[in-house]
Amino acid sequence: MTSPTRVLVLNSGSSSLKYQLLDMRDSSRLAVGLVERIGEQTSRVEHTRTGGGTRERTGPIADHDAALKAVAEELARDGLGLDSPELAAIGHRVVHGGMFFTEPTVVDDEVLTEIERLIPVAPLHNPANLTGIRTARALRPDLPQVAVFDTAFHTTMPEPAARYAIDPKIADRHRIRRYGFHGTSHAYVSRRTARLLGKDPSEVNVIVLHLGNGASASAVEKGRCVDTSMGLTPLEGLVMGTRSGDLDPAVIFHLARVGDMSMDEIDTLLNKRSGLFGLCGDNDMREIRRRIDEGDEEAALAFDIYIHRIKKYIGAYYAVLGTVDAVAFTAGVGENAAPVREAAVAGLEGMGLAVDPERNAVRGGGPRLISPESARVAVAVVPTDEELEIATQTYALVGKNN
Ligand SMILES: Nc1ncnc2c1ncn2[C@@H]1O[C@H](COP(=O)(O)OP(=O)(O)O)[C@@H](O)[C@H]1O
Ligand SMILES: CC(=O)OP(=O)(O)O
Ligand SMILES: [Mg+2]
Repeated sequence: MTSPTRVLVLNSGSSSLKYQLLDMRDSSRLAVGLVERIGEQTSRVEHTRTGGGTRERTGPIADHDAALKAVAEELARDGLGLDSPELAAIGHRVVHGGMFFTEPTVVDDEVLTEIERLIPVAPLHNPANLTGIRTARALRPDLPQVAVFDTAFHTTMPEPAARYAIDPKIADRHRIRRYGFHGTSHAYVSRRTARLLGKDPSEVNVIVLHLGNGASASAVEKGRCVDTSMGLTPLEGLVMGTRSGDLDPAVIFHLARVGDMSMDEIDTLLNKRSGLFGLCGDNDMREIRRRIDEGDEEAALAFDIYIHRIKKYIGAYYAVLGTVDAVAFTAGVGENAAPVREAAVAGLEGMGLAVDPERNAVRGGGPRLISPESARVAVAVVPTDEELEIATQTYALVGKNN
């Protein structure tokens, strides 16, 4: 029999499970889908068989275990079930890999224990990732399960960027340092940006702005990450959909002492009820733009705070890199929200950065330049593809072990 060539990729978020089944002979997608609002009464499964239409169903799905079983059922209905002998491996996005995991890793009991140990520093993400792996393993115990870590790409960060200015003995005891996240996306997008410029990744410096629901920036020097905006947890850095990003740590003491809030309440406030949502009640950039167009001042201020933070990080990473060849926008907001790109770069002409309005207005499509022809620094929209990157790394690892 020929070797199996398919990889199922699972990306478990705190309340969602996104998946793709790829054939690695040509990296084509056989099926894609998502389960959203897991744990609520109104969970929804959307499943698309490439070339075969989309099915949708709603109804309560209690947890990530039930979600993955629903996905397995949908795949089976299309003759693509997890029992298929053509499946080579399952690749899992794991958000926190600490300093332990610098590479994609075949999951065994020890790996699971380590991912579990990191739950306190990724409470929204690692538990869902673990459930995904455990359920997938139970469904296909014979199949390699590969963990691809969000933190891996950032393990090249030099110590001055990775360390907080606190007592190193305390930091080391509690493994407190800046890990960074969305690494699979930053790696893919920085490489793809180099290609767009007709260069090898080792020849260019790129600032990547991953602006999704979670958001982070990174400084990539000649293909290696030298700084990124998320830290110990995915809370630091940019303003996000529901997360505050950077703030004075004393805000937390103040809320505890003066605001009479518990640690759990503050955690929930900063992770789930802050960012764009906390500022204006909406975390979807489409809705925020619609409100701004109607003259809503609260939404306009939220937008301006969001942009101000991005601008600060562009400046910071320009200084970290010294010379910059490209700034790349990616993820849901970065790929789709032209006003965000325009505003983030506005006024930075002195740094060689500008956006051409006509190019910026183009919707959809692949990687593209949005800076004017004469610009010193390229500004680009480069759609991320975390699933393809996870599948590629998974398949490469499994192929090597076979
Ligand atoms: N057409 C659009 N215009 C503006 N913003 C968009 C558009 N489509 C998606 N978004 C934004 O992208 C966000 C989702 O980004 P995504 O990268 O898919 O996030 P995640 O992977 O964290 O779920 C949405 O919350 C919304 O703010
Ligand atoms: C790490 C992180 O923030 O991930 P997401 O954007 O998927 O929430
Ligand atoms: Mg994402």
